[in-house]
Amino acid sequence: MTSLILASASPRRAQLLEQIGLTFRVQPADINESVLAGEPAEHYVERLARGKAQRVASQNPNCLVLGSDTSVVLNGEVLGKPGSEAEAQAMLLRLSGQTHQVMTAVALAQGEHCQSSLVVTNVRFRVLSESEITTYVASGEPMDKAGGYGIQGLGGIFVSELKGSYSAVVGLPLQETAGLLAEAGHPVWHSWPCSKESQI
Ligand SMILES: Cc1cn([C@H]2C[C@H](O)[C@@H](COP(=O)(O)OP(=O)(O)OP(=O)(O)O)O2)c(=O)[nH]c1=O
Repeated sequence: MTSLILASASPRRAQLLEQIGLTFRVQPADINESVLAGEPAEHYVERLARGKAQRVASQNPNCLVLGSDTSVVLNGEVLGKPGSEAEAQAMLLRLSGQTHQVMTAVALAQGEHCQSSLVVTNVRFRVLSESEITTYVASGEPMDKAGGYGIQGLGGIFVSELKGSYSAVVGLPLQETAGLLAEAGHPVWHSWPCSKESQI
């Protein structure tokens, strides 16, 4: 089977791929992540996922390459990873008591070909106090995460409702990823052992 590369520096994405039994190597993609003037969030997220996959595919023409992007979107505005603790504090204050969208796109590239899928999940935060936001920011958890929180970590206690894909919020929508891989002739169950029972 064609070898698989994950074009990402995100440890969460690697963990999610490992969770479904895939064998792959990691080669992060270095691309410009600026939002274009007037660009809709959906377009931005899918463009970045495709850009990451295509950059690494161009360097590895015989491999399948997965790229992904996750952004938090509040009232149409893209909130990326906070650049400072003050920015993280301000982002979390804006998310407090509100519903936002987590948009994650996954792209699979090989040679010149690229297929992608966008997943939008609605996440509601309960009202957060300024002091708990300060304590949370001091934990360091928000700094490498879109919107300044991690649902899989301490940030999970802020979430009062979720409609959509949990794995997409963490960084990689597993159902859509498996679907793209199957279409490309790389079904995930090929790498599964006969019995996974003993490992769960
Ligand atoms: C909302 C949310 C995001 N995140 C993470 C997933 C992504 O790693 C990160 C969003 O930034 P991305 O730019 O999508 O990814 P990245 O810079 O970490 O890695 P790469 O571009 O090399 O693939 O935020 C969580 O871990 N938990 C969450 O609840």
